[in-house]
Amino acid sequence: MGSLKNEEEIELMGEEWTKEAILYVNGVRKVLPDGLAHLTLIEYLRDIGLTGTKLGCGEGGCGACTVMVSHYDKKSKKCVHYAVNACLAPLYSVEGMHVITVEGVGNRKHGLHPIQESFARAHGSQCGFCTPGFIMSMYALLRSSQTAPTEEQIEECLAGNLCRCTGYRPIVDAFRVFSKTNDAVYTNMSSLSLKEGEFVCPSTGKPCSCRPEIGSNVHPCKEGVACGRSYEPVSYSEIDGSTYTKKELIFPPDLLLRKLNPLKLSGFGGLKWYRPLELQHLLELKLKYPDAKLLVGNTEVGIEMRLKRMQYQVLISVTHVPELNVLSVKDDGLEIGAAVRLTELLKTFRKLVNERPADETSSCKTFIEQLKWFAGTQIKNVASVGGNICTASPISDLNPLWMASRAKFQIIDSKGNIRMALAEDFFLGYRKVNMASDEILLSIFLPWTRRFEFVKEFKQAHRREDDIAIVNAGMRVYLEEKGSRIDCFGCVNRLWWGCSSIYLCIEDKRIYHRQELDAGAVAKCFENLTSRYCDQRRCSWWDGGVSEIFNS
Ligand SMILES: NC(=O)c1ccc[n+]([C@@H]2O[C@H](COP(=O)([O-])OP(=O)(O)OC[C@H]3O[C@@H](n4cnc5c(N)ncnc54)[C@H](O)[C@@H]3O)[C@@H](O)[C@H]2O)c1
Ligand SMILES: O=c1[nH]c(=O)c2nc[nH]c2[nH]1
Repeated sequence: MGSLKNEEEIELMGEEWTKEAILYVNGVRKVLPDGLAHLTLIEYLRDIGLTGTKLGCGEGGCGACTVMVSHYDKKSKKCVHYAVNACLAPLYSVEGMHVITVEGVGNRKHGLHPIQESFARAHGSQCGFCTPGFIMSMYALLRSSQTAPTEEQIEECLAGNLCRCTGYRPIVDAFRVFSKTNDAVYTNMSSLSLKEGEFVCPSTGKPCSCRPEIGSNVHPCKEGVACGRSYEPVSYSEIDGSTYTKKELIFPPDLLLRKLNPLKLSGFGGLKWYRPLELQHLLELKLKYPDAKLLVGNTEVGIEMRLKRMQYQVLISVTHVPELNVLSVKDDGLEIGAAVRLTELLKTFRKLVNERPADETSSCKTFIEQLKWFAGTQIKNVASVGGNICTASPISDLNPLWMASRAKFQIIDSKGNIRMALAEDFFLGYRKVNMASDEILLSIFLPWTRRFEFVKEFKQAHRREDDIAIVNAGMRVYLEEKGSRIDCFGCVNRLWWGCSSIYLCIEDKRIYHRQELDAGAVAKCFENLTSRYCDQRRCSWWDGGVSEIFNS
């Protein structure tokens, strides 16, 4: 009976699945035993005594659990560093990577890291619960930047960190020390338009009217009076890193040389965890386990499992499958692998907007704008394009944009057959998509916009950043000689998806004659649409009917 293979052997065919998992934490090599697939990274870190990383909301919204993850990217041949929420990252998702926690950055015994020192001096910490998360977000930004970041980049990197006592001003002030400075303030006084009686205050570095008394070398600002300050301003120049005696942790050379292996691990309650490295093996697994849950960032599944108590028996992490990670610029558009992370997508869009003719990138611009409000940096660093599409959540910020942009989805079944679906035909209802259980989303094709075609986003939420939309929309205007066309897709809570039609399509509605067209006119048109949309929402949620708004 030697030729008969048991289930386990069949599963192992073709690929050398292994249970050998390792991880570096703050420069120390850790072997991860089998049986921990149910654990998140934060649970593991705190279990091994690294309690600096805090568990706040547990759903990627507050940033108290932020750590930095580094891995070697074979494509770019570089180490990449990024902030992640340890509360959502499954432990095995960081296999073969280096995790740096706040303990690995600096401490009072070995010296505070300049980021920590500046934070303390600027009074950025009160209860201290959120502090490690802020430090790690800033640390990840600095480690991943080739040049000093701009103030805008610093604020962007902190969008996923919440503080409930200090307020953000001292925190931003503390981190501004590390940003690009306007040298003119210090070197070229004449470039400052100083009013009479004003000069550059040595304490604040800004124009002010305070001056030391003649014969006194105590500057009034130092005493906290002249600039209306009630505390001694931070003397940034004192933060020169000289008290930091610890060596900055490098990327472990061991990981540079290490060959990645496909993983087959397990967890509590019989949970199976796979990390295939090839598409073929992913498809085989999907054939064997049609109900298996695919994972990329785990920012949705993690919440389902922990907060909604949903149980999955088989999890397949698809982060390392090359076909799902393509980002390929074609003549007619951009091909985006389903596992491409949103930060990566954002970078690509920014590059394309600079390089390609403006006519072609209206969709790219609108995605850039919407991604600003999508989530904090930690989430965008791990959340995938495909994960957002396949969740098919009615509040998705991006799905209305895929529809408005005429995107097409490439779907592959477990036998390798590929089909295309238009984004607008893919979403069937509340968290329902046009995909069979043996199918997965392979990639997304985003066509370039045509001349006289404009795509625009809309999102209304309780707060601007990092919040779920109450109303969202993706709109497209295409201006033609014979008559212009507006298509609008979106949702209003669940109601939108509960409607028989999930989109509004107003054909042949003339908005402007072509000869009247200019960018301002189109912008005005969008502005009208969105402001009327908001007004309607304020008067009555839905009763008026969105179609009425557009038909009026
Ligand atoms: N937690 C937050 O703060 C936050 C904020 C914004 C967005 N999000 C989430 O980001 C998610 C996207 O990122 P993610 O990568 O973390 O999702 P994920 O790993 O949690 O997967 C989400 C869903 O998509 C499915 N999926 C993923 N890739 C697939 C593929 N190629 N084919 C078929 N199904 C696939 C998964 O099985 C799962 O059902 C969105 O769903 C959204 O809800 C979370
Ligand atoms: O598209 C999305 N946008 C969001 O802000 C969000 N939050 C959770 N899940 C989300 N999905």
